Amino acid sequence: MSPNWILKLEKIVEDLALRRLAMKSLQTTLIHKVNFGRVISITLRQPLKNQYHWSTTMDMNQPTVGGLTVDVVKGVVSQAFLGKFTAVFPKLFKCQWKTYEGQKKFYANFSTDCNESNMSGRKFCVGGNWKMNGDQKSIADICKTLSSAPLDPNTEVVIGCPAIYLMYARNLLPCEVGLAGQNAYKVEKGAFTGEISPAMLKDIGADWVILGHSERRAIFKESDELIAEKAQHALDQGLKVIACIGETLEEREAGKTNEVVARQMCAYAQKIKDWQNVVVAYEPVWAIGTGKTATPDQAQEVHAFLRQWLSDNISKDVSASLRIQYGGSVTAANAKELAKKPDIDGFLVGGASLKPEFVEIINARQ
Ligand SMILES: O=C[C@H](O)COP(=O)(O)O
Repeated sequence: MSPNWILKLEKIVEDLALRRLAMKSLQTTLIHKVNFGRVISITLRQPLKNQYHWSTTMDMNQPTVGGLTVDVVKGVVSQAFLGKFTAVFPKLFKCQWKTYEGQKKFYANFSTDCNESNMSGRKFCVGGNWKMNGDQKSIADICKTLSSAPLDPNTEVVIGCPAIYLMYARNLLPCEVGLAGQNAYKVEKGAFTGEISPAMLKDIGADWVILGHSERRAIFKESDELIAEKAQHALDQGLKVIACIGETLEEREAGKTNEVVARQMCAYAQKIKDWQNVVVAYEPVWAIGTGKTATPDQAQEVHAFLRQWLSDNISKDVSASLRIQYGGSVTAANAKELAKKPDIDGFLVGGASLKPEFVEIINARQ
C-alpha cells in the first residue's frame, strides 16, 4: 500500500490529466517507477510560450519531496491553473541512492549542488542528432520514450531535429529537453531559397542549432569561415550553438588531428565573441556512423588538446567552462567509459539517438 502522501500526489496528477482535457494548452503528467524509488514528474507546458517544469525523485520513506512538502507542490500546481505560476522548481537537489549490504535500505541524500558528479562544474550535455531521419510516427515514438524515461537531471539534453519536424517535436518532447535546428543560415531573412534562419528557429521554439557538422562540411562544402559566420549570427540571435569540429581518417593517419581541430577552432574564434552559449562537439569523421568509436583515451587526448588550445587562445575561464562533447558511434555500450574522461562533457549522438538506448547514453554519468 502506498503511503498517504503518494496517494495525494497521484490525485494531483490525476486532476492535472483531467484538467488537461479542458485546458489544452497545459500538457502532460506522468508517473514512473524506477529501480528503487519513484520518480514523479509533473510538467506544465504552454507550448511555445512560457514553459514550466518540475520533477524530482522521491524517497518512499520520506514524507517530503526533495525537502518540499506535498502541500507546497499542491500549491504550485493550483497556482499554475490560476495563471500565477511564477515559481520554477529549480533542480536544486540530487538524489543518490545507496544500498548498504545486509540492510536492504536505500538512502536519499539531497544536495544543492547540481554538478556534484562532475568536479569540473560543467554540466554534462548530450545531443541527439537525428540527421535526415524520422517521420511523424517514429518521432512520436522517440518523444514518448524520452517523456516516459527517467532522465538524469544533471544532464542537459538537446535534440537536433529535421527542420520540417521541429515544431512537431517541440510539442511532444519533455520541455526540459532542448531543441536544435541542424543548420541555419548567417542572416535573419531574405532571398536565400531553401535556407532557414536562427530567427525562424527561435520563433518556433528551438533554442539551439548544430553548426559545422562534418556532413555539412563534406557534402555541402561549407567552409570554416561560413560556419563561423553562421555561429556568430546564431549567437547574436539568442540561440545556443553546438559547434562541430573533427578530422578525417586521412588527416588522422597523417598525424594532423591537432592541426585540423585547431584550424577549425581558430575560424570559430575569429567570429565568436562570447563563448557562453557554445558547446563544441569533437567528432572525428572516421568515427561517424562507422561503428569505429574513438577509444576513451583517443577522445580524451583531443579534448585535452582543445582545452589547452582554449586556454592559450581564448581565456582560462572559457577553457574551464566550455563544454566539449564527443561524437562518433557513441552507443549505450561505450558511453559510460567515455563519460568518465575528465574533458568529455557529453556526447553528440547520431544513430543511437533514434533508438531507446539513447536514454542510457543520457544517463551515462549515473
Ligand atoms: O552528430 C552526430 C555524429 O555525426 C555521430 O553520428 P553517429 O553517432 O551515428 O556516429
